[in-house]
Order: sequence, then structure tokens, then C-alpha cells
Amino acid sequence: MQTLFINIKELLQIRETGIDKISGSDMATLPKIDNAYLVIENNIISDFGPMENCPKLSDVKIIDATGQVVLPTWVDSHTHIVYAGNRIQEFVDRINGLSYEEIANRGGGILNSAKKLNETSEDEIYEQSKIRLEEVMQQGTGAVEIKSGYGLSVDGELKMLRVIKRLKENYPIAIKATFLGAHAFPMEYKENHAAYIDLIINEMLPKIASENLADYIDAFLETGYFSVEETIKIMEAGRKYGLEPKIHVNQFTAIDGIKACVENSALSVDHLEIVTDEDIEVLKNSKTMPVALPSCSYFISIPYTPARKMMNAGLPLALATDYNPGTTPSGNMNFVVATACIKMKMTPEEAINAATINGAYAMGISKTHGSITKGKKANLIITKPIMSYYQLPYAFGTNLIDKVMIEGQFI
Ligand SMILES: N=CN[C@@H](CCC(=O)O)C(=O)O
Ligand SMILES: [Zn+2]
Repeated sequence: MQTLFINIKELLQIRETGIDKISGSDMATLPKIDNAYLVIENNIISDFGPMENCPKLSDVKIIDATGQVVLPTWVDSHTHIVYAGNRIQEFVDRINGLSYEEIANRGGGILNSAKKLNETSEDEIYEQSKIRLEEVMQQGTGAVEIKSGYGLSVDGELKMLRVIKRLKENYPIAIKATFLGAHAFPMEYKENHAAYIDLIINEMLPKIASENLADYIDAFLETGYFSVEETIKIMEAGRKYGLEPKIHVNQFTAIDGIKACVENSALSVDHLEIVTDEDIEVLKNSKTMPVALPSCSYFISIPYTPARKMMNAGLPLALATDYNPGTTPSGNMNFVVATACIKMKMTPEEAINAATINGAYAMGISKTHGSITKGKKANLIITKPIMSYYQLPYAFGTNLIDKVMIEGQFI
């Protein structure tokens, strides 16, 4: 079955086959066709071009997109959308003056979510998480990475990863699962880090690998969480099971963690609110994608990733939500793109590149997602009639999406 979109006001992010990411000054360019057509065959993009070249097709469903902008769906390469309950009380505690660190030191934060998760059944976690997944799909997300990391026990981590597996099986959206057992030290291991790392490496990882539950491995490399040396052990152990690292690093402090991640061929380094000149140097000429999470900076009032400085140094940059109950209870990529423009001074072109093709790279799916390219998945955002794509970040907070197509189907 073919679908033909005609009269598309702007068809954005059109790319040749084989482009997997966009770096540095190239991020300022977002290739597009004004007044375009686009052909979808089953679940794949099969053709596109200017309206004057529009083919005459028979037995085709025609959609007139006059006034509407069409772009690839967002790729959200960093989320924690599988969790139990919420942390609304901590939100209010922060408004009343407590810091994220103070809340964590009182047993709140990640350990609070871990307690809730371990007390909740797998079915209930699935029910709570699928609501969030369905919500972000309606907001234009067509691929999502989901981490474990609120189990912090063998059973808890397996439970989370099994929920992610069920979401993968039951939804058309591309999902990658990341094992984040090294998210925090449980209370009983506070004074015995080696024993918890041993549990991760010798008990969790073999079980996860035997059930094929994870695609990537992560750790929270941060002062007060996992040290550089501890994170290296986790990355090396994951590699033995074929899990590439995607690491939380430089959220609050810069402790040479990025260097360790690059040396261990991490696919991405995520957060990067605090970035030194040395960090930028080690990222140059590496295959590691830096990932910024501006909704987290917004929600807990920490610095924004220095996007301009990084792009000026020739680096690529991806944008993701970090959707989680503590630092970012929002999975809205439209807000991420707008906030990147408003607060990080990324241009709309840079932000859209970061939220599509570079996001796809950061979750290892740029062969199939992240751009309007012949042969890629038919994953599309069709906007309401708008002035131009500039309106997407400009009218932040307004829902400008008319329809979302994932794998050739409107959802
Ligand atoms: N920083 C580490 N992990 C999550 C937040 C975890 C939490 O507070 O629940 C993040 O990416 O922000
Ligand atoms: Zn995160």
C-alpha cells in the first residue's frame, strides 16, 4: 500500500543514504524542500521531491498537506520512563530550598524510586510506563531509549528490563534497552562499593545477557556516585557481553570521566552540564556522541550544556529528554527543542539536527531513523498549518502537531 503526501509546505531533514550524524558547523544546515511530495510504501520512505516532479501513482492514498510541515519523528536517546510512582514531594521540597544532593543524602532521589520499584509488581510497572510511552509517541517521538536503574537489586533490575522488553514487543516505536544497575549504591552497599559492583558484574549482567534484555550499558559517573575506576569496570564488563556504553557523566562535576568513556568507545556521553576544555579535546575525533538534556537543567536549575562552545569545536551534539521521576518528569521532545533554542542558543536547524539524526546515532539506529531518506522507516511528524518550522521552538508550549506516523501508520 502506498501513501502520497502532496503540497507539503516544508519537508525537513532530507538526507542521502549513509549520513549517520551531523557535526560542528554543519549542524547549522537543515536540508529541506519547499512545496514537496513524499511517498510511503508500507512502512518505508520510498520517494520524495519537489511538487513539480510528483509522480502520477495509481492505487495510492493521497494526503494533502497544504500549509503543513513534515519532518522525521524525534529520536529520544536518553530516558528512564519505566519507573513506579512519582517523586512529587521531592519537587516541593526543592521549591522549599532543599537541593537534589540534600534530598538524595536523606534517602530520597534514586533510592526513593528504587524502594517504590521493588515494592511494585511487574504488571503494575508496565501499566504505569505504557501511559508515558503512549504520551511521548503522541508528542512526536518515534524512537526511544529506556534505562533500567531503579531496581538496584537483581530482581528489580530484571523486572525493569522485562517491562522494557514487553514495551518493545507491544508498540511499533523503536526501543533500545540500557542496563543501568550502576545508577546509585543501595544503602546496604554504601560502605562496600566493591560488593555492589561484584553483584552487577557477576550476577546481574550474566542473567540480563542470558535473557537478551539489554542493548547498552550505563553508569552514573559522578562525585558521590560511581568513580571513574568503578565506571571503567562496569564498561569493561558490559563489553564482554556486547553492550556498548552510554554513560551519565559531568552532570554536576567534571572529574575526567569523559576521557574514560571515550577510551572505552562509549556510544554516547550524556548530561554534560559541566564541560571543561579538556573534555572537549578528548571528544574531538572520537566516535562518542555528546548528549544534552536541557529539560533536566530547566527542572532542577543546573547549568545548560555549553552547546555553542562544543559545536564551535567541531563536535556533534544530540538532544534528549532524560524523562524520569526525579530530575525530569517530562518526555516532551518539542519542549527540549524549544528549550535548546531559548536557553542554549541553538538555532532551530541545530536543535532539529540534534533531536533527530544525532539522536538516532546516540541510540545506534541512524541507518533506519532520524531523517527523511529513501529506505528509512516512515516515521513522520505532520504539523498543523504553520508559518515555517521556526514556529516549532518559537511557540513553545503550544502543541503544533497534527498527526504522527510511526512505521507507516498514523498513531
Ligand atoms: N543523574 C542520574 N540519573 C537521572 C536522575 C535520577 C533520579 O533522580 O531519579 C538523570 O539522568 O537525571
Ligand atoms: Zn538520565
